[in-house]
Amino acid sequence: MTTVVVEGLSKTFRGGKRALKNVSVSVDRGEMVALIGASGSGKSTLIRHVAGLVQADRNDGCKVMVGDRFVQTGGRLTADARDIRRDIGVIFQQFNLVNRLSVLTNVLTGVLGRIPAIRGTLGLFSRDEKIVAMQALARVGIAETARQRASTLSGGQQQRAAIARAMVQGAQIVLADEPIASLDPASAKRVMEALSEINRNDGITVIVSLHQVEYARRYCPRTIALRDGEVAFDGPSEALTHDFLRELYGDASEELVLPDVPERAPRPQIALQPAVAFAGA
Ligand SMILES: Nc1ncnc2c1ncn2[C@@H]1O[C@H](COP(=O)(O)OP(=O)(O)OP(=O)(O)O)[C@@H](O)[C@H]1O
Repeated sequence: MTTVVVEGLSKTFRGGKRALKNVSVSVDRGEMVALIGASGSGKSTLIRHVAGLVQADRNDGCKVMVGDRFVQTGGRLTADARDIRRDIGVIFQQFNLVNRLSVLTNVLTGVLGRIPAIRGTLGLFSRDEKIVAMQALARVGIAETARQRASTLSGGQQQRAAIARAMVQGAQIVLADEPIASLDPASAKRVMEALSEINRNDGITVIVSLHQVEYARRYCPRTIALRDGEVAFDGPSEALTHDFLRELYGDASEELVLPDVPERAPRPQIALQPAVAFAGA
């Protein structure tokens, strides 16, 4: 079953920058998909459209669906968008948590969309909700930090707390926008493992934008690559080759390419072309 459908999505920012050009992709429920591309290729913009945080260019053919509901159509957010956002956990590169609150309270904010506003405002979380939040923290390996202020966590721990919050939220889909961009390799690995774990064990669909191609290959069976606002590749991550990545990243490619990426692999099954086939469309 398809979880995310994007069709004919174009985005032109004020000032005339065309960040996305007629992008169409779809992601099936339970997939873990990497979104890669050079800086400025449109990864964040695409994620923000799926999350309903940005409106596309006005165009009747444009639609963004999550589950079986429209987040936006024709460049306008739908009345459902707000409701749909409850099913989406969004994790950014940083600033995911409220620094002055405890880690546990941050994780508990995941339930805010589902409890009476007054309880949320007063921070009156039930014992069961706290247990669920503690279990989520344990699953991402940072239960011992529950009482600490969020500001005292390392970057990687903060990202894992944000993943725990998405779990408590009951998110069906997690959109992670460069969650490991500023982390050391050990922390990055733990964050990717936490995302992978909720994907495998809870069936949560994960779309994660990454600068580090090696993590896409290691954790995500499928990769979508953007180049200058267009889909340049959509296929198995193992089909990514040095040649393609060099072309995709230009001058920055040497830092990004994994040593174990084949110099010249068999041609990807779906790939390296402006018009791309979409799995599950
Ligand atoms: N609010 C905005 N106003 C104007 N231009 C924007 C805005 N947001 C993004 N852009 C431009 O749109 C293009 C795509 O940006 P986006 O952030 O989606 O790229 P990205 O692939 O996520 O890049 P990075 O990897 O550096 O985060 C860039 O040229 C960027 O400068």
